[in-house]
Amino acid sequence: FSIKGTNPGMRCSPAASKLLSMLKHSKEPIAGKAGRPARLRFCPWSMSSVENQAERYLQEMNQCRILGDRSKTVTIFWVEGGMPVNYMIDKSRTLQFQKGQLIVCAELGCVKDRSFRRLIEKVMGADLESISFTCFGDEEAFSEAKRVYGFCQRAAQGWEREQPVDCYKICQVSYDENERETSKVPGWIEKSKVWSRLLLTAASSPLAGQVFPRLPWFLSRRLVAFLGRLDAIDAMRFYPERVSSQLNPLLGIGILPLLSQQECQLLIEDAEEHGRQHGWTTSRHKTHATTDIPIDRLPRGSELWRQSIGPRIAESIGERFGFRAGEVTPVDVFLVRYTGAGQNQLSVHRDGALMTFSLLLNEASDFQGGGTFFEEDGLVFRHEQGVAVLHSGKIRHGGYPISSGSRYILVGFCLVESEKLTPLLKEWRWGDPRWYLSSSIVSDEEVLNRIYDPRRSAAPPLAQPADVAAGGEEAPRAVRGAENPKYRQAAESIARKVWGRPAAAGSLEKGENGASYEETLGEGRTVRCFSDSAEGDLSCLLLEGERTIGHVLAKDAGMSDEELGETIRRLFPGQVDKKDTSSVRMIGLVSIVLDDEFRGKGLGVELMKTTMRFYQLLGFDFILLQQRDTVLSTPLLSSLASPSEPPMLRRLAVTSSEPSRAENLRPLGCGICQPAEPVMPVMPVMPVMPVMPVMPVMPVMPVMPVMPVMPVMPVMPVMLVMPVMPVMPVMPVALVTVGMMIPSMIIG
Ligand SMILES: O=C(O)CCC(=O)C(=O)O
Ligand SMILES: [Fe+2]
Repeated sequence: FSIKGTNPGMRCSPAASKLLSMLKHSKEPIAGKAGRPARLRFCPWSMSSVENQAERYLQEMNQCRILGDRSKTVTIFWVEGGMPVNYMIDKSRTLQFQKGQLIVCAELGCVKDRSFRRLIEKVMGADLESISFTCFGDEEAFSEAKRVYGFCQRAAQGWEREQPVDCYKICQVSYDENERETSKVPGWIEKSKVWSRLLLTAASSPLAGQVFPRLPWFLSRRLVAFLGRLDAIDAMRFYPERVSSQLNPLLGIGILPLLSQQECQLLIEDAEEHGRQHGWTTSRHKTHATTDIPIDRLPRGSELWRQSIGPRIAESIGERFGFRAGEVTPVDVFLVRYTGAGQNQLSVHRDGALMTFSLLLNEASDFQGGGTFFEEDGLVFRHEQGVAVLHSGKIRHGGYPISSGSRYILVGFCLVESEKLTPLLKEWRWGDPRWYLSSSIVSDEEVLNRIYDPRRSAAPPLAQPADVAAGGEEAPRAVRGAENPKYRQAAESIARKVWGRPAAAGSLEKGENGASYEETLGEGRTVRCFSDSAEGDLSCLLLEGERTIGHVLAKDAGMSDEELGETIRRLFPGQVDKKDTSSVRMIGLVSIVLDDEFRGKGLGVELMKTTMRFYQLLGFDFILLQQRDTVLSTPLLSSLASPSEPPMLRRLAVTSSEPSRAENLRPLGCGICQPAEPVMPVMPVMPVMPVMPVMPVMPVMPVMPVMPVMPVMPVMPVMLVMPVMPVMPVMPVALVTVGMMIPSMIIG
């Protein structure tokens, strides 16, 4: 697995040549202890945590076979081609090292990427004694590696240096669908680009800290990264950042309980049956391929998808991330199987499509490890069976390795057509900057803030109830994107349906279309609640006079009684009798929004409390609050849970973005319903995109937006259950999901 370099005389930029020469002549202690793989020890920061992580990771990767000649390899740096830098560095630390060779690490999926091949071609020009190609993975990965290895050899033979120009002649090889070589065309590559890109990726190597030996290691390292980043930003052709991250819902992650156990089971059985007859596909995606079966090949599964899952997913993604109905189109939906013995993980990546869902189909106890890993948050979402994680595919994520058992998920990539998205998005999906888009060189924020801009669309016109009653035109009103006018419009339209029947304050009025309820809060404010009996939707409007100043919208999640019964039993184990759940209804509370000027006045809590009372009057006694907004949680939940208040709900489950909130509520009598394992990130975050707080030596600094990465609001689902407080003996049961949609929503 070793190829000799062919052009030892090649020149490169001074920084790159320094780096490479150091790599070749490193005097760093690289000897390994007997019986254990050696690790490079020139990484002065948090090395022990790296080691611990690496150790654990390797244990989890117990199926991973390291192919190639380990005794002769040295890991120098990872050349990235839309690939998971962090994972690979982690893995490569556990190999044995020797100086003088360049190793290019690849793993299943990555090696098929043509841009990776091109990078290898570039790397082949380096002034190196040899290049090793090491493959991590199973049989399939090995055969891929062999193909690429063959490719490398050919590329090496085809590589020439053209003097004295600033370009290198390379051999561009084209491939057909089956990765067979179809043509070989000599091409040219700019020397500067090669090296800056190499530098860019080299920055993730601790060795980059020694490229400028007169500088402290951390400055040297940052300088290397900085130089590389200059090129990356330039090559990305990104627009300037469009939007503040606070307003960008695409940076959030949504959780959606969606399928019953039976539906999940049906999908798995269908897939296994199909797999037995026709096999599982393993290379449908050019990079980061999963072991999967497209949903349309499953007879029962495709029916279920068409009838119920598809529309519900598309609608939920639209609602959760602020797109209109019909703007979200799932284009590639497939059932994925991870097994301890086969493909057991999916390395970190960005998907091609803008939006992605991944829905767990089997029980979480069927496998060890696993989950959807979000790199910047450093969190692994280990959700329940039937629950989907909704997120932008442009948030770097991966399938956390499982160490045993099987993990089945339904994954779907969705395209979105919306005026809120840059017209360049299509090009980004298919075009040249893909390499950068997929790498961690640019942060999730940097990518998404350029893709999405809520200001691109005018807010849909909102009707004030008075206008409608008077038969007037709906008056357009300027509403900030974060207020998600769509939900208000939906909430108001439910209200309008039932509007003719205003309830006497404090009492529930039932009518043909639904029920209504009203509470007066004082200072000319009321909360009016409506339920639409035909659609099963609920809305609560906080009004000042006739003006809507806040709202809650709850939607029926469309589960059958039986399915919801199952879900409730799962969420509240041992608390619900089978026959209790015959009239269970599922409500998804999708939005709680207060207008800006009314925030911080306790009105959010009032709105929520009235909403809860409304549910109670309607006969619901189970509520699941999926609370992502940390600002709201404590005051609201304390007041809902307070023993001094009349019991509002028999059972309340809460997911909070902060585990400490669970602790706050413990004294109030909440018990843990569904403890979500706090999970360590796969890797400590290797600052591939370096934070450069102190770089006085660099005059260009202010130009580059190299900023500390603003953490995406972490979501650590912690669920609490209120103690059972019987209000009425026989009650229908409702599960209310509160998804805080907009990061800037602040209530109470
Ligand atoms: O395993 C997971 O949860 C992630 C799957 C994924 O990211 C993909 O298939 O693109
Ligand atoms: Fe993905």
